[in-house]
Amino acid sequence: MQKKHQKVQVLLDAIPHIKKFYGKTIVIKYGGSAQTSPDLQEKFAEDIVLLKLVGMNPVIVHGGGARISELLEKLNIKSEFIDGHRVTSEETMRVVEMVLSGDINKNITSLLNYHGAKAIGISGKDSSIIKAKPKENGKFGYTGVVTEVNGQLINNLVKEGFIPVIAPIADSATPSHPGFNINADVAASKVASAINAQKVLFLTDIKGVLDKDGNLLNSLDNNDVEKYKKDGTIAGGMIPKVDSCIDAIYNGVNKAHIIDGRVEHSILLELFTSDGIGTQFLRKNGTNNGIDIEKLLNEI
Ligand SMILES: Nc1ncnc2c1ncn2[C@@H]1O[C@H](COP(=O)(O)OP(=O)(O)O)[C@@H](O)[C@H]1O
Ligand SMILES: CC(=O)N[C@@H](CCC(=O)OP(=O)(O)O)C(=O)O
Repeated sequence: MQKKHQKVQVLLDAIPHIKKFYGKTIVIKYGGSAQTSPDLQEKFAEDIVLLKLVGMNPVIVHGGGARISELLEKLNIKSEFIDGHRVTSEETMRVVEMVLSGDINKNITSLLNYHGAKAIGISGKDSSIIKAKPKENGKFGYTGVVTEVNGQLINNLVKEGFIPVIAPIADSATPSHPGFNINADVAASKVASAINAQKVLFLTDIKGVLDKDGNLLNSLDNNDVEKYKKDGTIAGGMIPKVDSCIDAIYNGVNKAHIIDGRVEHSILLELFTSDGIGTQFLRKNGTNNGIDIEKLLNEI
């Protein structure tokens, strides 16, 4: 009897959170490092289907960097990264597209469908949903910067009840061009801004952003991010992630969080519990008479 009451209590506790996010769009960046085991993948799919069933609109943007590097190594092609962004030669681009748009995108899509969703797997090339141009005048090869996202098309899919699953490959709008490789964090942030998502969640393989002593930093603003990047606390693959969080919250997204994708049901823990988990990103404090208005607004 006690156990049954506990179960009911869990559902009751979730009501305010469900109300808050009902009808809202949540972009989830599903990093390669959070896709490691079949068990975790199942839990991820269950979370996404639950969000949809309680009236939220999840949109998935996935990564797969580790799988790309693994295949490149087998093919004896060197992986090179600058500040967390891959440098993409033409042959690397072909591998990137094969792994992201082919393998990973279709696996996530069919897993979600197996769990009862209406998921649709696409890449930024489909109907040119994501357009890009070369990053830093071609210094990164076929790695691109996003110039445009067709938010209306994504919203139309959502309105039709679909869960879009988007691979971070962009169209170049040039015939016989292989397209652009976009860091998945950047793609998630740009998609979230284009559809004015309520939240963007980045699932990764660490608790959140850590300080030099390995302690979790619960919340960061843009000044903190700049300071920690400068002193080397934030490095490698965490750089595009924090930059993408800041970019999102200054461009139409209410909140951004980096959470631990290794924790089972981390999405539900973040959305349906009062404390949340991981690192949240806040717009720079607009303090007034000691009252932090921006912070209060961010907490709503
Ligand atoms: N300050 C930091 N806090 C947490 N992780 C950091 C930090 N600086 C660098 N990292 C690294 O960033 C990694 C996450 O980036 P990445 O491997 O690209 O993940 P994903 O595949 O999810 O995009 C962490 O596993 C960690 O090694
Ligand atoms: C330009 C760039 O860095 N592209 C990434 C795209 C995949 C990705 O970002 O995957 P994760 O989210 O798992 O790291 C790459 O080629 O690895």
